[in-house]
Amino acid sequence: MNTTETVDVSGAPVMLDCQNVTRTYSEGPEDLTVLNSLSLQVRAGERVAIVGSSGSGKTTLLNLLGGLDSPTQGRIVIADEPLSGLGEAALGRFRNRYIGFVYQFHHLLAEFTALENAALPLIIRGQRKRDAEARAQALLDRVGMADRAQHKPGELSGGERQRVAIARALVTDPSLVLMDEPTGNLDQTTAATILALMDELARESACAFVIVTHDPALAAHQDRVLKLDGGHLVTNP
Ligand SMILES: Nc1ncnc2c1ncn2[C@@H]1O[C@H](COP(=O)(O)OP(=O)(O)OP(=O)(O)O)[C@@H](O)[C@H]1O
Repeated sequence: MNTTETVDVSGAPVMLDCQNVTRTYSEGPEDLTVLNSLSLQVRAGERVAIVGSSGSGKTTLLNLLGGLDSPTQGRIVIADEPLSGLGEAALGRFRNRYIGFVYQFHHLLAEFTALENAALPLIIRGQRKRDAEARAQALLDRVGMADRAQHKPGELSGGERQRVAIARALVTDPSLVLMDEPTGNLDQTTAATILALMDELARESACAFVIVTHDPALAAHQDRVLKLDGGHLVTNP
């Protein structure tokens, strides 16, 4: 697990630029400022782990970075596009084109096969089914799921489902991949396989990874570890 090759990304373009982002929830009896003027830059090919105690705002941050929620203040720019400038429909298209999501519980569609699930972002984008599935099959091959492509999520193990979710996240060749506990609920061997796969993918592609995790081993495996504490990101010692 400690064999990460450090890639020098210092000259790589900034894929994610988050400037002075504040998120205050105003729904309750008192305002709750979860993120307080937080800034973060992630370059192409760089993998950043975000750790922090329960309730520190990790999911809130991931939702903002994915354009699923808007900051109360501040600015988020992904691949040179400020998210605040996009309307609802344009934001949907932007997410589909530039961002890959891997959630802890996969969110695969139960009635679709692994191949159809992995191809879905390309189908949504309007690509022909044949082309979309050819690309999805290549990604499934990459994650070691070639011979499980015709199975539905209910017929797959947790680790296999997670690998399908990773294939689906990468099928569009995104600029930014957001992961929420990508190895959560997986046994050590499967988690190690997924880590090795992420290493390869980060080396090969120019995409930036932001990985939220409670797992110290997974965090230590990334290029940088930042801790969310008191609404700010601090470098984890
Ligand atoms: N929609 C909301 N309205 C009001 N408060 C919210 C909302 N969503 C989250 N919160 C609060 O914001 C804080 C941060 O929540 P968040 O889910 O981002 O934390 P987290 O770090 O992801 O936690 P965990 O590790 O337990 O998943 C919590 O105190 C939570 O109760």
